[in-house]
Amino acid sequence: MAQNFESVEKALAEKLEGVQLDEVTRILYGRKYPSLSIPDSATQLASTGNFQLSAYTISASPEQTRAPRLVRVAAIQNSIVLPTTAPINAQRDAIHQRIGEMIEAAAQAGANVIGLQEAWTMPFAFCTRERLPWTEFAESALNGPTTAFLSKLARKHDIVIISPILERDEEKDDVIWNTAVVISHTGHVIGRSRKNHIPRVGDFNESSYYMESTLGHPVFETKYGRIAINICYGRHHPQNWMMYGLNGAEIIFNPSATVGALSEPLWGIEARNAAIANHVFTVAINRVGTEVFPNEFTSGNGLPAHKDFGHFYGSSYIAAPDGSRTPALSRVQEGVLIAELDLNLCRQTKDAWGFRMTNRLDLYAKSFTQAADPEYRPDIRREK
Ligand SMILES: NC(=O)NCCC(=O)O
Repeated sequence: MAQNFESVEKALAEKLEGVQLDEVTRILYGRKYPSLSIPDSATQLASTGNFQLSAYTISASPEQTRAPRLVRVAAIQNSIVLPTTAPINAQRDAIHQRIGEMIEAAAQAGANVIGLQEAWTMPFAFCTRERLPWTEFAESALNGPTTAFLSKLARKHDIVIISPILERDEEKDDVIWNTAVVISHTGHVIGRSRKNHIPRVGDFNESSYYMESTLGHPVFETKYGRIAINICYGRHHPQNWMMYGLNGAEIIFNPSATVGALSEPLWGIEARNAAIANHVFTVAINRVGTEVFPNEFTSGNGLPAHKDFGHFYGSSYIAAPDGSRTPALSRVQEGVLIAELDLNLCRQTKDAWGFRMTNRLDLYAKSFTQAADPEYRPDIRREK
């Protein structure tokens, strides 16, 4: 895997032009979104901060009885700033400062809702299976330093922020969770959603640290629309997306941490398919860069012990209910991706395709109940 390969979109644009490029783009990405005009001040911040800033408009058809419901969503993908050997507070503070700059650029570009990547305040250290010092990154969702930091920015810029952190539930047994905190434009915490599906694959040894959520599929009513969060590995589970959709989500964020060797060919498919199947917008956000840890760890595959997790390939993107999607952010650089969505597209696509109407929930409710019984055997008919 080439770690300096920038993006599929750049490779296509370098080799194709004119009608060929337009047709390949249409077939692979759906309709081409116009760029969204953003103030020079935002572009300037991206340039001095050395991060990518891309912005698109995802329109819906005009309606006679409803005004457009325009929301600017921003996805931020970042790298860790200090080496993983630096003191924990210094590592977290440096990432705070970096994300502060990126949020400032997103806010100047008019973002209303900002989504950050999974466990954004820390290296993805779960590969190591070591507890200290990594568990020291866990903090209270309600009054930890990260929520305090973001609450101020949310209030200042009138924005909603989705903040996926390693949570320490200090009010309940000190248990650790993988949590997304939803911070309102007022600066208050509206609530939290936790990771429903915990991976047991490759170096994703997260099950050594936290368990599956018991909170179900909460949807958060915000000033800018109804929002849900399907954390990382949950994107492989169509029912997880579906339940957020059934609970009324219009935008589902998928904060992730995933590496090229494991999941890159799946990445562009899963959140996009979820947008199509559930008539929602999806925002897939992956961290970027290679993180190196002080001690070697093994992967249970016979290969030599190693100190890094592999390359986190970024490539964050936004998909719309009609199946179109934005180009991805870079595979190698930090970035802010902004899209102005017209949420009316959710209902318009619902009416056009009718997947909600035709989803046969009653049929599957019965089938799932049966299939969930350990005594159930697959219904395979054979020639006698
Ligand atoms: N963070 C996380 O759940 N990663 C698992 C690997 C994947 O789902 O691609």
